Amino acid sequence: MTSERVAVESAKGVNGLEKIILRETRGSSAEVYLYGGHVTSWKNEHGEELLFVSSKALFKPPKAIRGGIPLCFPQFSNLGPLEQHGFARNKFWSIDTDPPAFPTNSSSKAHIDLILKPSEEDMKIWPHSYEFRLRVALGPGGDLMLTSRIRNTNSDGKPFTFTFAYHTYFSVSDISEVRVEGLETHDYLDNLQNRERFTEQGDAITFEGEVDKIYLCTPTKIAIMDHEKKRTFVLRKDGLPDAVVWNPWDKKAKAMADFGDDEYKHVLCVEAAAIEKPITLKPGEEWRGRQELSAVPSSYCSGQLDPQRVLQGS
Ligand SMILES: O=P(O)(O)OC[C@H]1O[C@H](O)[C@H](O)[C@@H](O)[C@@H]1O
Repeated sequence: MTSERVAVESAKGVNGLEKIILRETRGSSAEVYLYGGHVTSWKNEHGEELLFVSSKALFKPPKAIRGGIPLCFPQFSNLGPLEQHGFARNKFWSIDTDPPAFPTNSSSKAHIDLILKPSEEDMKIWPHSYEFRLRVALGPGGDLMLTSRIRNTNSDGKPFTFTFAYHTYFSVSDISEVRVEGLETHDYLDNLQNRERFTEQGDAITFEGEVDKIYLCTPTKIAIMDHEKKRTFVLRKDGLPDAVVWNPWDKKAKAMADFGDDEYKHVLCVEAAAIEKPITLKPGEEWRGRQELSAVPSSYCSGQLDPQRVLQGS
């Protein structure tokens, strides 16, 4: 059947890197590069791009792709001895042709299973054996669902510990028109102030300058409201208590070679994460972390949208 044939397609992406294209029958789509297991595109049924990828993104190993959804594993940021954000985002992943059964009975045909296992070289850097399985799926309404399953396959009986984030770059019309709901009153570690702990005040988060915060013990649902676009992103998460909010603003943007000087105006990173309490797995144990994104039209300016309903509704 035609719809089945086009639901999942393999293609060459930028610089000949292999990518998988997912398409839902109503027109939404997503793209995943095997390099990094990295989602680089998520479009709604009107073909509008919902993720930000820098016009200066390199698509050249070993640099991670600037934008989309990099996977931070086994280390978030520089919180440990490994390279910034760990190595999963700059490894070549494989297609997992025979993934173990998924408990979530998703009816979507538009999904792909990827797997990352360490090479002998990798084990010199992080001496652990693991299987990292990633499922990327598009729901019938265009929702983008990412499920990570990480298993300790060490044969030496040793546990391992990691931190993790889905480093999602949302495309926004104008950062100064964006507000984030669901994180207010929560504690955060401010990466711009030696990771000192503060409590967020106020109704919602708005943006007037650089921000780099790790919100702790956050709710399972966060809303990112783009007033100008009249669009609300809803991020739902499971197994990921923390949420990073990052925008480099003008000075840091200029300092990044793979990021346009003015692009900070059109992006906001909100990252479902497990950072404050690292995950420890014994051999044979598996951890699961899930992030589900949807984009819904909103008319916040005309008062039609009740943010509480967005956050509390199903
Ligand atoms: O430049 P990258 O290594 O991709 O990191 C980009 C950003 O990622 C996270 O959001 C961190 O909290 C930031 O401190 C960091 O600058």
